[in-house]
Amino acid sequence: MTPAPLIETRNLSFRYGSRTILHELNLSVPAASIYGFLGPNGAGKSTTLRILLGLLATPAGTVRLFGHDLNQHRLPILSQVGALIEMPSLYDHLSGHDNVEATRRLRGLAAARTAAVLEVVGLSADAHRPVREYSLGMRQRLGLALALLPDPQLLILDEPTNGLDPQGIREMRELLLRLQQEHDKTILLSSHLISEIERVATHVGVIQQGRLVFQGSVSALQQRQGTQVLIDTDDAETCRNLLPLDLGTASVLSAGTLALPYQSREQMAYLAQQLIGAGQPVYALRCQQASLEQTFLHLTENALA
Ligand SMILES: Nc1ncnc2c1ncn2[C@@H]1O[C@H](COP(=O)(O)OP(=O)(O)OP(=O)(O)O)[C@@H](O)[C@H]1O
Repeated sequence: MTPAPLIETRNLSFRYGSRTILHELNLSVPAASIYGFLGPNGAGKSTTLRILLGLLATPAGTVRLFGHDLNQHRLPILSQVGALIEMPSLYDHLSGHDNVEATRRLRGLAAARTAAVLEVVGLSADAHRPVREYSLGMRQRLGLALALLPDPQLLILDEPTNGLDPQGIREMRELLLRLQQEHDKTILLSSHLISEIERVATHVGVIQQGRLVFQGSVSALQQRQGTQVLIDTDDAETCRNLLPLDLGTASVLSAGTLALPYQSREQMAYLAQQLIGAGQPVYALRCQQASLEQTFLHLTENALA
């Protein structure tokens, strides 16, 4: 039997005033997964995460965490969830250690937790430096240490790599993998960049204008787009407008490269014929497996149409 998802929403909708922000979302986050919740800015990621954390008023639809209805079992559920949803609020003049210690005492947790969470997030060596000397990546990891204090089963992180440099992104990625693999955490994290999560996520949900346009494993996302035909030409935008629609939806990859879903050899011959017939040069016509990035862009562009 497949274990119940750790997070499950059914027909989750949400409005701000008369504006519908979320449209009947059916999210399913498997236990022990790293679920990348992806979508362009304004798609509704933060709103969804806030609902899952009980921070926004009861929406339409149901939200179940650990198999229980969030509205009916709010406190026991939320005691099992650690979150990082904005820049963590830290005392800059205190050390990393003292920041964690202050929160630990406030929550009445065991003294050993402070050193334990600093170790997990890789800040033991810098624990006694004042936080004002920390890089953005270190601050994010300290925020994560605070979220880990009660040893929650589930972590909900809103754009944890936003604004980080490549090293900060790599450190956060390694930390998330460790948390999942060595500490058995389930992690739901949002991002607007697939490149930031493709190497950590086991599962992906793609949201566009409040609608879930894809949900499944990373490999299912990879396979979704399948093979593409790439055309090298002078002006990809002009070529796109010239192509008949029955050849499939073309996307402009760069000023001189156009991509279309591969259909058949005949499609490729027809493509070349159409473009050359319209006076456009065709420097190369090749097939390749679509990248995750292209699949993601294609999904969100199509949903906009
Ligand atoms: N307090 C609010 N009142 C009215 N509309 C809001 C409010 N907060 C967010 N919105 C709108 O809801 C939509 C979804 O916002 P949300 O922050 O959930 O998106 P997001 O996917 O997290 O994007 P971003 O990465 O830009 O934060 C946006 O159109 C936003 O303008």
